[in-house]
Amino acid sequence: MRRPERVAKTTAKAKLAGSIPPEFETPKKLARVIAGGGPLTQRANGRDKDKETAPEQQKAAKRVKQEPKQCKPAAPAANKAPARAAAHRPPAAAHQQPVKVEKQPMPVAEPAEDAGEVAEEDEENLHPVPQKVTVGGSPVYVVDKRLGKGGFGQVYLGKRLPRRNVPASRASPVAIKFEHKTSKGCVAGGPPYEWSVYAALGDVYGVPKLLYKGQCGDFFVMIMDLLGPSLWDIWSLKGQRIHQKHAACMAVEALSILQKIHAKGWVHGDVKPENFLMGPAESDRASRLWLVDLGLATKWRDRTMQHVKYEQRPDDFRGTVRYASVHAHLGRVASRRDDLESLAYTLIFLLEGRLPWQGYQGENKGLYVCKKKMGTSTEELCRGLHKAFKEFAEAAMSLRFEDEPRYEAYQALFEPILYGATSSEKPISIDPSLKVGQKRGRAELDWEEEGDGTARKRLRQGMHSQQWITVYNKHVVMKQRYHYNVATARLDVHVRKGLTDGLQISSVACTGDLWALIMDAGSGLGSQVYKLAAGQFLPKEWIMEQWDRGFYISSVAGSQFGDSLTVMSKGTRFTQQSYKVSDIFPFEWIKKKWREGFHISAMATGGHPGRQPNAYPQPAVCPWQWAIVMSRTTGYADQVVELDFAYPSEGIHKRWDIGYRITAAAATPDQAAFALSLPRRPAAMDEAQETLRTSTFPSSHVKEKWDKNLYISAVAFGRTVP
Ligand SMILES: Nc1ncnc2c1ncn2[C@@H]1O[C@H](COP(=O)(O)OP(=O)(O)OP(=O)(O)O)[C@@H](O)[C@H]1O
Repeated sequence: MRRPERVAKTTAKAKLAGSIPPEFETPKKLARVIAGGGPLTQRANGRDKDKETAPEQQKAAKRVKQEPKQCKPAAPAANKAPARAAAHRPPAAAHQQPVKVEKQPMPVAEPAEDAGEVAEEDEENLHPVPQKVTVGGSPVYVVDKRLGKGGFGQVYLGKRLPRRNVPASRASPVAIKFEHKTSKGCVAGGPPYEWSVYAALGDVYGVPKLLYKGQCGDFFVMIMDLLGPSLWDIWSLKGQRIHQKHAACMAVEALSILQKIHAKGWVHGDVKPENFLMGPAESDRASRLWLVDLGLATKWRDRTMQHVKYEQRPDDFRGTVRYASVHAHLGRVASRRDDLESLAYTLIFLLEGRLPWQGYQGENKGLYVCKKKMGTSTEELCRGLHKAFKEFAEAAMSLRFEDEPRYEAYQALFEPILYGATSSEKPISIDPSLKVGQKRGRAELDWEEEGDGTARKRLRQGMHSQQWITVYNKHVVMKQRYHYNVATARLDVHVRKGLTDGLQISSVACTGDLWALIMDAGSGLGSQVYKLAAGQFLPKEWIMEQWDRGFYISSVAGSQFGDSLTVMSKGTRFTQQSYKVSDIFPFEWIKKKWREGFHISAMATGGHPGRQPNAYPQPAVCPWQWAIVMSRTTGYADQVVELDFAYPSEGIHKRWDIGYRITAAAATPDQAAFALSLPRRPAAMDEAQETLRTSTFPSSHVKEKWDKNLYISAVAFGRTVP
């Protein structure tokens, strides 16, 4: 089946970066990361399958939050919130280290997976809070019992110091949040980042009022409205499940609060049951809902009222793994859609008692959770629940980066649940301006239409779809030839014939253990060598030998059994090369090489010999490997990576619009990765680029593309949307 995709615009201008010195240095460490340059050879044995020839003269990036342990219901002791994150571990592995300096002062993303109660107690003993506090002209407050603790701060009940003539009972108690000056929430020893967000959002409906702030000894102190139990506490006390009417109330009110926060230009960034608090018990605000913890909030709109720019840093995760949106897992800049996806997970968690991705542990927890989120259909996620929850989840997950959520329409989905509900069935008071539950509203969402008239739902169908992804670039008329479903034994026959005909290998790919080979006369490459290495991904010694002889890796592919096909060429523009093989997409290493002036010049995926690459759900040990080849002097001024669990990705279209073009692609059954590059000289890049995804190799489509002077520039087989 053919799925035409969008053609990239042709007007983009490249922004030029400083030139990279064409030095050739000998690498110091050779742990699968090597440099170098040698002759042709290679064997293979051999039978053809398919082959076509174009007519010769044819027209041409924290914070990671701890999740409360679900097995233990909250202690019945009054005001003791459930244990939350305490210990923040330093980055465990090099690939997880935070890299770039933030544009605005914000806490740094950091992994903190298995925080424990011991660390929580340590923190309390390590930095005991003062017994009395006065900051910013506030009255003196006596610090009473602890109400809660997060990864950054500790919150205590504050009672006003009794004064002569004023009975203590008349002074309202407050909540006092202490953040030690060494806390990760404090920017360079200065006040917590959260303060600046409170300053911007202080008056917003559903956000607690900040009464006073200031420094007291080594602590930054915020004195704010005292609130009551969190939705997590309520869920725990109600037997770890809540009623649908209750959840519908929460949904409507939470949407109202998020709408108001978003209207101020902010995204909350950490929507979860622990951050929704009710008013204090037995007060007139007891049934109101509030959203606390603004420490991860970011702006979705800049000062000029423009939406912030789309960006993806695959290793920059902020939030709480259990409730984070898939976009947050993938390191995409936060936008309004992320809060809504997290709200959908929050509601489903409160109703069902758990989410399907709970229980993963270990270094790649985030990756597995994200894969599971992508692989779980909304049908499965909301089975047995009122359809409003599924429809809301679908709507949230279908939002694009800049889309304005349709809050009122989502609220209306919950109307049928609340219609006629008694006040005891609606334990959360709803924004009076909403009139929810008083009259029946629209229960169906009107979906916007795509250009082809289909509803713009981006459903997670929970099924695997693997397809051929082919990328086409405009090129002057040239001869191009492709072979696919080529058995290892037949590869050499094709390569030799192509070389005899004056063609060079320009791309390679693999599906299962059958190879695809693209050869053409337009690559500008000199002599070539290739190696088919059985059970080796990649053949390190051979690559080093060829580097010594002046060859550079020009294309690479891997089979599901860990065999690899590496093509090395002379006549490339490269002056230095490195490669890395890794179980997870090695974004940290890529960023390091970018800083050294390298760019991705080839990518491949391959199975681990002996593992079952197509097993699903996938085992704890990753069955797939990535091979990333990076080179110096590629002619690119800039490069970005788009990594997704579903292709086509919105990010690719956004990058096309500003002049980037896909220059390398690779995919596993779960993820597709694309390197998009901005040419140093705009004219050097073919102007037009198109992509196709097809369930079989697109042999007939290729000929149509050739008729339009579009030639295959990259090919991969793997994850796409169905
Ligand atoms: N205004 C308040 N009134 C009563 N309790 C509060 C208030 N604010 C916070 N709490 C309690 O303290 C806990 C920690 O607060 P908060 O989430 O602001 O801290 P944090 O260190 O930023 O946490 P996190 O690690 O989630 O970012 C909350 O979950 C809640 O139980």
